[in-house]
Amino acid sequence: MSGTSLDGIDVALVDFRDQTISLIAASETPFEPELRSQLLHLCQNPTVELKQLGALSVKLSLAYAQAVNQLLDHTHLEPSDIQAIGCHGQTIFHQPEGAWPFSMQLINSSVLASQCRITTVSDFRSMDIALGGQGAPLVPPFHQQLCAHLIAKHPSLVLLNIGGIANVSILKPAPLRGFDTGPGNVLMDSYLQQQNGSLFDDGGSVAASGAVNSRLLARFLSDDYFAITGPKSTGREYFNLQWLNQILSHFDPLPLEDVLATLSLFVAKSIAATLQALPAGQLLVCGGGAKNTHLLQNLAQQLPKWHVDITNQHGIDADSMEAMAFAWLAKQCLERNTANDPHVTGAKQAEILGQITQVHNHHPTPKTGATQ
Ligand SMILES: Nc1ncnc2c1ncn2[C@@H]1O[C@H](COP(=O)(O)OP(=O)(O)OP(=O)(O)O)[C@@H](O)[C@H]1O
Ligand SMILES: CC(=O)N[C@H]1[C@@H]2OC[C@@H](O2)[C@@H](O)[C@@H]1O[C@H](C)C(=O)O
Repeated sequence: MSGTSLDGIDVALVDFRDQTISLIAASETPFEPELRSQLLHLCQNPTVELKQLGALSVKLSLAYAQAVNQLLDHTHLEPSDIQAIGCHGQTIFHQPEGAWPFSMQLINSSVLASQCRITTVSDFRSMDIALGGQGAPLVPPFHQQLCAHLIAKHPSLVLLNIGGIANVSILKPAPLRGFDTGPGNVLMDSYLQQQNGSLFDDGGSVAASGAVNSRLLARFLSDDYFAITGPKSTGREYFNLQWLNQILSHFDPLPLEDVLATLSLFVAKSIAATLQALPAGQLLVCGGGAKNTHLLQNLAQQLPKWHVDITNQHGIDADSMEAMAFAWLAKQCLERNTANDPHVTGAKQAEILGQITQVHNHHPTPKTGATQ
């Protein structure tokens, strides 16, 4: 998995035997700075040259392959021990609505499959979009299986991923729902990078040292995206530096700390607003934003009656959740099971998701699944 934050590649080695979902090993490999800046440039300039697009998909896929092969080395496993790689690819443009809906994840699955000698499943979003869905989020049915044992314990059970974009899976009350609540870290990361070159606000300490500007906060929250009820999804194409700077241009210059403090509360409020109609229950947080202490404090304050925990407190690695989900999605594809939930994405029907790329002499045995 490599997500909208563009921070790097998460690999999870997952065992699905005996009806369980067990994380055997995981790794996080930061992108080389040059690859990261090329990917970021592509996301920000979707009219890029075809030659660059093709070359970058190969370069990225070689980085994916290296990350997988390193994890196999560490775990002393052979390609033949692995049933499949499920690889999301890098979202470079997500446009699930309009005349020509599509979501493009950069990957050259042949490069990845041939470099690893492992069957690779990719392109998980296109079928859902072809059926009128958002193509995202895809993780809710996986969250439902992974957290089945927790569902009976609470009046509400919600999983929250705070990556570049934040998304929720409402596992209880039924039916299963899920959508992107709006920006997660993307605006805080981008603004900080623009202002002082840091990649992210470690622990949320910069935001914690600032003062919230309530007029700016109200302006952020007035964006039309927050009035839409699900199914809905969003991305960097919409919530980006341009969006933020356009709003800031209507304000007198503010200290960096105050902008960060206001963005942090904005993210917390935009998430909490989507849960207000539910009975108070358990909120489980995963994704890199789970390490932002200040953001989590804001969130807990917005949801005073809820138990807000990080998934690790319930035995689920917050950093590997999305990568595990793509192992599960690959398994669903290979077993010819449907994987999207029409209640979540808005697709006309549930379907089999993903494209399979096979290599000669690789006979998948139903042992383990690896993903990135
Ligand atoms: N120690 C930390 N303190 C604060 N924030 C952190 C910390 N570590 C990671 N983050 C945030 O988490 C982000 C990465 O999160 P994650 O890897 O879950 O995102 P992603 O998977 O790329 O995004 P998405 O889920 O939208 O696809 C970083 O860009 C940063 O903003
Ligand atoms: C288009 C796209 O890449 N969407 C991502 C993004 O990152 C978080 C959020 O926005 C989520 O909707 C989705 O990823 C997860 C893995 C999903 O599909 O469930």
